[in-house]
Amino acid sequence: SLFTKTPYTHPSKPIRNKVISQLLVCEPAPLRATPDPATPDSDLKTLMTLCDLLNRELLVMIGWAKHIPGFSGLSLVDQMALLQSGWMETLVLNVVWRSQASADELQFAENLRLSESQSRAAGLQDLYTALRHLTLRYQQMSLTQEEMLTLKAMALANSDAENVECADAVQCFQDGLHEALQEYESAQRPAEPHRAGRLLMTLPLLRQTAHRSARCFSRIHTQGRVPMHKLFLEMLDANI
Ligand SMILES: CC(=O)c1ccc(Oc2ccc(O)c(C(C)(C)C)c2)cc1
Repeated sequence: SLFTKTPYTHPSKPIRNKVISQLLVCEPAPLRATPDPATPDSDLKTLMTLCDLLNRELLVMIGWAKHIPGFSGLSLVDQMALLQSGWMETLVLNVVWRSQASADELQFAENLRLSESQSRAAGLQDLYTALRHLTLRYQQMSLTQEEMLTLKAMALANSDAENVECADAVQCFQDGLHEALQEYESAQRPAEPHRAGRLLMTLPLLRQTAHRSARCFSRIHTQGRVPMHKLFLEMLDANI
């Protein structure tokens, strides 16, 4: 069509990689936190604002996944299985990416940053520690946006869902993303032959960070102080 959406690429770095340029185009705009103006500021309000943000992120992520090259080719059962097992890792990468510019804060949204002390006050010290550890890992590697987008799609594709119907189709989906990462890294100058492998070797830490985050949510849910959205609880149960 006349109005094909071409991704914005920095003039010096033309993206020839079809998969990565598609991921750039379908990356959703970051969401803003929407604290309830009628509720007085408190640690509980912080938690409720974060819960609301997470719930909206979940809905946006489900729409985003459909645009990942290869995802829509999977059966609906397998699409749901990957989302139920990989959603947390995908959202963790979003927050870790937004926090790359910060030395000691977590940037959950452009208008919601938490320091270590604010995290602790809200009962999120474990979450803060886990997310900051992963953030530091990627800061040390100077992760690029293209690499983050590819890792996010890989986290979903490689989420080791138990009840996958067609393992071959999921493997093919994974291979397409792996190929895109290899192609992207091979095109970088100066060449870093180990970079693609180093990025894949951060995935175990991403998996661990997602599980630490889920444990934090379960503890808060058990305390019963924070109302949690139905979709979030369903997705959380799918992981626990
Ligand atoms: C239920 C509850 O207690 C809770 C606590 C913190 C929270 O903050 C978050 C907001 C967005 C978001 O994407 C993430 C992760 C990156 C950890 C998924 C956490 C969300 C829910």
